[in-house]
Formats: sequence, structure tokens, C-alpha cells
Amino acid sequence: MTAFELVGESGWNNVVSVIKSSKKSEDDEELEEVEEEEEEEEEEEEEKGEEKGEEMEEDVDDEKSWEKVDNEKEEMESEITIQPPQVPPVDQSTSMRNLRESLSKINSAFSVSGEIYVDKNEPLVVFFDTDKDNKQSKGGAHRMEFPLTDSTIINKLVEACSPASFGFKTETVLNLEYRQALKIDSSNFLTSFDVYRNGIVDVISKTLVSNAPVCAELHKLNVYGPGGFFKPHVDTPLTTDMFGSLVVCLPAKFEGGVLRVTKDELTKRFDWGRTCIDENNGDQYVQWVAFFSDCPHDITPVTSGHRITLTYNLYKRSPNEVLSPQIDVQDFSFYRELKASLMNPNFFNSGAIFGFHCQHSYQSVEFDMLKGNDMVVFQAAVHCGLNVYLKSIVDGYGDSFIGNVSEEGNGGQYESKDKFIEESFDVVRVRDDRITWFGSRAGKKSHAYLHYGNEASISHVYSSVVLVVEVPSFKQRIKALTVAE
Ligand SMILES: O=C(O)CCC(=O)C(=O)O
Ligand SMILES: [Fe+2]
Repeated sequence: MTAFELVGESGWNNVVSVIKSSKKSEDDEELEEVEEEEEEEEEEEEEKGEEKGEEMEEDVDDEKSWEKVDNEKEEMESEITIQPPQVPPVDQSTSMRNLRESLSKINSAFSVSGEIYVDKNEPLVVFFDTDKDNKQSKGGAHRMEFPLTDSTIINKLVEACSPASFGFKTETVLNLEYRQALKIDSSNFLTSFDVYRNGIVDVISKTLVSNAPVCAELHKLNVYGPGGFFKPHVDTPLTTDMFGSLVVCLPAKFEGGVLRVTKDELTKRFDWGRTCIDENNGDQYVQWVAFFSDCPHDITPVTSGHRITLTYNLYKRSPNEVLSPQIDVQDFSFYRELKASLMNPNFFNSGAIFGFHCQHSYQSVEFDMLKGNDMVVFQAAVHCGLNVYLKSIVDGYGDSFIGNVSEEGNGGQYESKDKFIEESFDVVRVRDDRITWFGSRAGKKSHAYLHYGNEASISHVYSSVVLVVEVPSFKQRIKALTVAE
């Protein structure tokens, strides 16, 4: 039945057969009922015949012929029950088209956002220190409450800030042409805003990293006053397990200062100045967005007021867990399509090497760090019992190369016989025609901003990554696929 369902969704004809086969069980019952009635009628007639003393031999023959028909019927039924419908497998190009189409439909989010009502009876508190450089000082702490009752406290906040720098290559630089903002380091302020208790971290975990455990680390408090802005940059990965950034905007009146987050051709705008305070009833909201930190983003100039934000770095917690357990590949047509293709003898009958360009950029080439769509592709391949290799693309010699990094798969269900994988994966041309490529190299935009991070980049930089998938011959893979059912 599983096979029916899996194949079924990939080809229209088979969908009908799934419906048919599930309907069949109801029909069976009806058929049995009809047969029982018929038997009763026959018995009655037999009795009548006996009573009438009519030619019994003929009846016996009839009975035999009925038996035969019944047997044939049974045989037919059991054939229908056991045998999958005989739909001729599609040709390879149709299979490939379906696979590419389903790949383009994987649509995992690159950002997730929300808002939280700020209850006047439970104000959000920020404590900050205006005398942080004087360790002996006892009088530097200030309490700031949201909703703001006295906006003069913002002047005190500005006083506690220092100019915000950013990372240019490996140096921390202050360049007012690139970023004009103020900051307080996390060691010099405290807030009652709890991203765990109010559910933000759970939402991020669910939406961005397939339920992997997430740790949000408070990074900075930033103030963008009138004229403040931050030009396009990516957020510098501080460790190998950092995957994203969370920005929380506190409700203070401001205009402009729109945060724009870009992924490929898509840009999301967060014009929080317009929405942080409801002008009709004065209700105030904390607004937030989390995004993969390799997504380029910028802040347009603030035209009035002060834009106050808290920033957090997001980490995946258990980096040693290779598979995020909660991702359900069955939900993705890409998985179903891949499986259907692998079960198709016309689909690369003697095997192939697939190269899936990852949609995101990575500072570490580890499977558990895969984000969004890339995790879906990886999980789908592994669930189909395929060996998967994760390679970063290294630019050089006027062409792009794949460097040997990481290897994962189903633990040797297939012998990796292909010399190409065994021997030549240290350095491979991305345009190698022995590989069947899917998608196009992503992250070029992120790399264009590679030198503009929010921190000075020390040892981690983003690079493009490829999931190399080994597709065994039909004969080899069909065994494993059938066992995996
Ligand atoms: O304040 C914001 O909206 C984002 C700031 C930012 O991009 C950063 O600090 O890296
Ligand atoms: Fe940033």
C-alpha cells in the first residue's frame, strides 16, 4: 500500500489506482453480500428442483461451472489486490522534469516574524548603565519601561551607547558611510524580555530549522536615531553552529528605518515604525524577525524618532545530531518524486551522480547545519537510502571547484563503487559533466557582502555548498527501496 501511495502521487494515472484500490475493499464487501444472496437463491432453486425432480445432472454441471466462475473471480480479485496497477513507467526526461519541478516547489522560509502585545500591567523592562566605564560607580543604572511613559529616558539611553562598528574583512571598523548606529554591548544592559517564554524561539525552531533545538544569545542593543542606517551586509557567523539572527524592535516612535531582508529575488520589508504603536487605541507591540544570517539585509535611514532594537545570535543546539528528527519528508512532493523516479527503471538505469546546489550559504559544511530547502533535499535523499556528500564550492583557477568536506548517507547500504566519488572528490569542477546538476549556485549575493559583516570576521566565512547524491543503478537501488517500504 505504501508503494501505491508513493508511486501514486507522482503519476496521475496511479492516483486513480490508489483511489480504486482503496475503494475496492468497500466493493469487496458489497460483492460478498451479493454473492451470499445469490447463494441463497441458488439453494432455494436447488430445493425447488429437488422437489420437482428435474434433471439433476445438468444442475451439477451448472454448479461446477459456477464454481469455476467463482474461482476465476477470486483469482482475479486476488490478482487485483496483490498486483500494483500496470502503468508503464514514464521516460527519464519526464521523470527529471517532475523532479526538478518538485525541487523548485520546496518552499522553506528564510525568515519568520511576529509581534507581541505589550501589556501596560506587565511592562517590558530594560536596565542599562550610563557609567559603564567607571567600575566604582554605583549610580549609572537606569530603568526603561515599555510602553514608554517618559520618552526623555531615550536621551539617557543614547548617552549609554557608543557608536556601532561593523566588520570589514577581519577588522572592526567604524564607517559612518556604511553604518550609522549606536549600541550597547550585552554586558552593559539587561532586559526582562524573554524570547524563550514568549515562544519566539519555539517558532524559530519550527520554521527555520525543522524543530532542531535553538539557542538565542543576546548580542546588542542598537539605537538608530534620526539619519541612522545600516547598508547591506550579512551577519558574521561567530561559530560553526550559528545559523541566524533575531532582531526585536521595541515600541518607541520612529519613522523610516525599514529593515529589508533579501533571499535571491525575494525581499521582505519590516517597516516597524508604522506598526509598533496603534494610533487608534495606543496599543503597543514588540515586533521581531528572525532570518538566516547569510541573507543580505539593510536598514534604510531613520527619518524621525529612535529605532531601538535588541539583536540575538541564533545557534542550533545539539550540533552532533546528524538528522533533525522531526522533519517529515513525506510532506514534500520532492521526496515522493525522488522516490518515484528511483523506482522507475527508465530513470538513470545504470546510476548517476546528482549535484544539488544548496540554496543557502554556510560557514561550516556539516549536515546538521543545513537550512530550509537544503535540509529537505538532504533528508529526502537519505530517506531514499542514497549516499550523500556535502561539498563546499571553492573558487579558483578561473572556475569553481568542489572541495572535499563531509560525507553522510545510509551507512553503506550501497557500496560506493564509483571511482569518481572515491578518488576525485577532493577537487571537482562544478561544471563537471559527469554530474547531473540541479538548481544553480546560490549565495553569490551573500558573498558579495562577505566583507561587510556586522562583526569582524575571524575564522568563519560563508561559502556555496553542493549536496552530491549518489544514485545507484536501478537493480541496486530497487532492492533497498523495497526493503525500506
Ligand atoms: O536592527 C536591525 O534591524 C538589524 C541590525 C543588524 O542588521 C545588525 O545589527 O547586524
Ligand atoms: Fe545585520
